[in-house]
Amino acid sequence: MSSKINYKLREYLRSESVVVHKTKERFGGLSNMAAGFRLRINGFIVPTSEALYQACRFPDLPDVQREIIAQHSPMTAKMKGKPHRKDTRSDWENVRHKVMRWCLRVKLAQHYKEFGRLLLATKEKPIVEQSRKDHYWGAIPMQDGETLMGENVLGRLLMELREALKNDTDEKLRFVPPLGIPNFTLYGEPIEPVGALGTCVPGEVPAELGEQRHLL
Ligand SMILES: Nc1nc(O)c(N)c(N[C@@H]2O[C@H](COP(=O)(O)O)[C@@H](O)[C@H]2O)n1
Repeated sequence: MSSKINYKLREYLRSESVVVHKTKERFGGLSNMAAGFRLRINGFIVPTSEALYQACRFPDLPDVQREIIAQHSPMTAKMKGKPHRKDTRSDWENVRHKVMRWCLRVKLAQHYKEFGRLLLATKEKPIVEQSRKDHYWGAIPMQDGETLMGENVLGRLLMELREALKNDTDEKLRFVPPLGIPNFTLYGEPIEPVGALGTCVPGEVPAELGEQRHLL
């Protein structure tokens, strides 16, 4: 996928696709709503890729970012941003797919084996995020029960990442450079390059950051 997104509705056949719907299902880990894929950005633990994505809406509201990232439930993290949506970064419509691509890359870099295995297990199949009403990120089931229709941007970003992973013999995807967009910040600081998750030992947490960190 180029850095520009091709906005058009696509049709997918359920029987030929990997449909990501419930997080407890076999491919549920591909969803941003899946638990078990904690991330670390600038030294701060972010419980889910959903929380990371939602926090990126609000670079100018570090307290809202903190509230979003404090939620262990990805759905609650999404909801915490809702009352502040009028203060979403002004270029969000143009950058949100790039932010999502970056979030997925971070998830892979920091869960290279587990998330990578899941991605590769989809083989050559279309990956489709099933949604009830969001035909931008996902695709909506039609009445025939077999067809899903939507732009499926999330599914397409996952397929793009899967193809990159197939060629990642030197494991370059374990590293993610910062996204080249203005004001790409967390808690007022520029987001730094991302590498492996590592572990965060309570005794090693600088005191001034301790309150905001969720420890692994
Ligand atoms: N409301 C809701 N319920 C679900 O079960 C979902 N999977 C999603 N979709 C996810 O929401 C994120 C996009 O959020 P915005 O609508 O752009 O704020 C993205 O991670 C979708 O996968 N939403």
